[in-house]
Amino acid sequence: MDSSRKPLATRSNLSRLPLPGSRQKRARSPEDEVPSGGKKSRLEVPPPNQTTKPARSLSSSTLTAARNSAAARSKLKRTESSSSVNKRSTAPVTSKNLRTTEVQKSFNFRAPAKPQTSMTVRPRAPPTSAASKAVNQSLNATVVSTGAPKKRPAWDLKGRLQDMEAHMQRQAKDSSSLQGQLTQYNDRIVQLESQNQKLSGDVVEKEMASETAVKEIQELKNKLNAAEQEFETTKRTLQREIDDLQFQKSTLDRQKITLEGELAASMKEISGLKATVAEMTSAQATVRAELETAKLQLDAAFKDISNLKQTVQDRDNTLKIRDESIESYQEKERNHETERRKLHNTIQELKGNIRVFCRIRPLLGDELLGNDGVINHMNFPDMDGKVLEMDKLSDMSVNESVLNSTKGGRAVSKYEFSFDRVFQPESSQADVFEEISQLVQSALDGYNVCIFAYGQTGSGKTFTMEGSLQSDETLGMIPRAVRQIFSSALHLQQKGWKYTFQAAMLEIYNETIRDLLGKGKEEKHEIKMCGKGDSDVYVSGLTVVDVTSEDKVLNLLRKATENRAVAETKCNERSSRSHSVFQLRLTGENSITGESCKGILNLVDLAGSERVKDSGSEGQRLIEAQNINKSLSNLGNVIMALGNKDKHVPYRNSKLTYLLQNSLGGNSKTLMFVNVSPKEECFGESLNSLRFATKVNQCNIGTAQKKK
Ligand SMILES: Nc1ncnc2c1ncn2[C@@H]1O[C@H](COP(=O)(O)OP(=O)(O)OP(=O)(O)O)[C@@H](O)[C@H]1O
Repeated sequence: MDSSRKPLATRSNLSRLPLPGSRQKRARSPEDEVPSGGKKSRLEVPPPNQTTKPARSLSSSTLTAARNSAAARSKLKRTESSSSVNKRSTAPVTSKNLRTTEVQKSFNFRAPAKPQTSMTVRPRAPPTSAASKAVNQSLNATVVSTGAPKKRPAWDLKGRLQDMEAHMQRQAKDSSSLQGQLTQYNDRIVQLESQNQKLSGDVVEKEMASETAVKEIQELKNKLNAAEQEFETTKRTLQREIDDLQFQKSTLDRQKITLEGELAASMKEISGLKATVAEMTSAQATVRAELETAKLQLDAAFKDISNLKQTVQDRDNTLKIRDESIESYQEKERNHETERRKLHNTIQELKGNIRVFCRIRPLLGDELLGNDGVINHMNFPDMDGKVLEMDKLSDMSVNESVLNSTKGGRAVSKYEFSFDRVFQPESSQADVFEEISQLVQSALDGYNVCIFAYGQTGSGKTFTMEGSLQSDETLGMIPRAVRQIFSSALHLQQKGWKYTFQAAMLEIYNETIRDLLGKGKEEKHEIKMCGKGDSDVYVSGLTVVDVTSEDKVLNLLRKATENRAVAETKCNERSSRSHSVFQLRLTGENSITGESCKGILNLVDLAGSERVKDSGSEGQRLIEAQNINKSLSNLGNVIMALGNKDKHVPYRNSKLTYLLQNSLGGNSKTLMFVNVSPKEECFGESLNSLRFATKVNQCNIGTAQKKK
């Protein structure tokens, strides 16, 4: 048997037929269905028991088969149409294909004879026409396929009929066989239709799913488009952001470089700071330790403070007791002060109410050239500084008590004068003031004090009384007295004393009073008496200034000096020709003791005492001389009268004594400086001054009375 032949389909073979959708496509290739013209194809030969049937039995069975085949085909057609949806599917074998294959297989006529022989069949037309057509084809096929019997001649009708009957018989046999197969096919078709329906449902579902999927795809496409647009937008945005970021990056890179530089510097600084911090930490630790120590000390101090508080309390009590004691002592001191004043006054009385100090000025300038700057005619023999010895060569006509001696072979006349104090040329202003300070103090105690300087011109009166205001050392008695008064007044405040001071300055020139603190306006001033029993003296129209400090008084002194200088330009040597008087009135009250006092301090720079020869003087100089002589001699007369206890004291004979009447006499304390020039040629004038001073010094002008 030829291996290329295949048996007809059996049930088992059918079951192996490819199902719709199976990939056994080759079973229905066009080559199988429609053999190409001229080509030979192998014909499937049925098994030997089914091979041939006589052509006579063809009629009914073949028709039935044909009908069934047609029904199957129409059914298949429907199935095809219902399955057309699957046409797009490429892989599975369709039912039409299946049917065609099956029908073709069913209706293929096979050569009954010599089945083992391979036959070449001509191509057949598809089984789509009627049964007759099929018969014809079958016949043709038989004729062709049998091949073996040669074509009977046309005349051999009998033979041909026999062939046909034989063929029909075979066909009948085949028909019954086909009937069974057809049933199987129908079952199979039903089964397939069922599957087809199921598949159709699946297809519908899948179509729906597909539509849904399409919709979803469309939606997804839309979304995709939207997403793409969004993506584009986002991309552009991101691109811009990237650009921005790149710009920022480049900026940041630059900043980074800068910052790295700064960082390096900062690191350096930080390292420095770290070192500093380390130092400070160390210092802090030290400070902490110190604080701890301090805290301990503080605690100890608090304890001490509490102890001290107790101590303070105790001391407060003690102080209270002491305060009481102090109050008591102060009371005693006040009493002592009062007592001191009494004693002071007593001492002053014992010393004499009028005292005389002699002061010799040093040689100055050219005066130092002669005698090598040595004062030969003056000696200071005693240790107490109270005696002045004047030496006069014998050829000089002096009639005073003379201690005869010789000096350089020449007879020397010695004149000795004793005073309360003799100040040698080298004595300072401070030395002099020390001796008069007690007297100045008396003014604060309520006494009238009069200190005047007497002497010839150029002997040092102004220097002694005013001094030079340029330096502290050269300050004279007036500024020093003022300083002491203000200082003492301040000190006495603690003892309840409160003082007020009034200052005035005037000059008496040619018996005319001139206000040295005035505004320069010439005004006539008269000396008048006032107060209880006309006990007080005052000058009409005189400028009186309330002074509260030393400086203010010094300013007044400067002003007075200026006023004198202006006047001096009008009259040469006027200062030498006039008496100048500085007057300070002191008023004190003690709020504790109720005491009060009033004192006047008169500091007088007298006119030059040199005697002008009446015969040689004339005019203004004569008038000056006469007035000076008059006032100075009247001063001497007053002092003498006081000393003689005369009932009448000629105060009013001169302006000077009239002005000083309350400061000369029983109610006052008087001190006279007799200033002496060291010049030898002034010997005579010096003697006159010393004689006048001696007279004054010998006077006892009575007991000073404290003014109340
Ligand atoms: N103790 C002294 N030390 C130094 N210089 C003195 C002293 N005394 C006086 N003088 C100086 O001698 C000169 C004359 O003195 P001052 O003017 O005081 O004399 P005076 O007696 O006031 O004369 P006048 O009557 O003309 O005013 C001045 O230059 C003065 O400075």
